[in-house]
Amino acid sequence: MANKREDYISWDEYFMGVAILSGQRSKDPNTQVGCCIVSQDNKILSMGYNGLPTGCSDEEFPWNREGEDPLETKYVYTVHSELNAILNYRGGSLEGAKLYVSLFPCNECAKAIIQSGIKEVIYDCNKYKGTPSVAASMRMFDAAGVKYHPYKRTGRKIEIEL
Ligand SMILES: Nc1nc(=O)n([C@H]2C[C@H](O)[C@@H](COP(=O)(O)O)O2)cc1CO
Ligand SMILES: [Zn+2]
Repeated sequence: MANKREDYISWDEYFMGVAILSGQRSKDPNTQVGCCIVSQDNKILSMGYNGLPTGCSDEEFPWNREGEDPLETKYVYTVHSELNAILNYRGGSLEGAKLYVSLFPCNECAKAIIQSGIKEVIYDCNKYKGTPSVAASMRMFDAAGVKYHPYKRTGRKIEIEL
């Protein structure tokens, strides 16, 4: 009798992998973020990446980080991966869900995460640690009882030929 395959990916590797793969759809030249929302019983409910709202052309809107005119920067237009994943969900309630994201959520997404009933955030990178945005997210998560912890990288490399 054959034994079970042993080198399958873990739930955490699976969901963070899906989040990171989703981020590969991003047109942002500087930071690509991906997100995967999962039910308490490990079913994928939604995914998202950072990008422009529907109808706003990736070719016509700016991708600049800086500029005298804020209207010529990406910041006023982009939808963050976490908010996109929340808004992409068409199935009803996200109460009790877990959110995997490749970058720690900003304060605006933290509000949406809390208000949608998500109870756990697993993040990979936290390159904006120490900024007011991240501090505000942590304060709100703590107050609202949303758990957050870093994803523990396993070092597993997965090559996919597409
Ligand atoms: N958690 C996040 N999710 C996101 O989707 N983003 C998006 C917004 C921008 O498109 C990009 C950040 O651009 P930059 O400032 O690193 O060049 O990533 C940013 C953060 C950070 O708070
Ligand atoms: Zn955000």
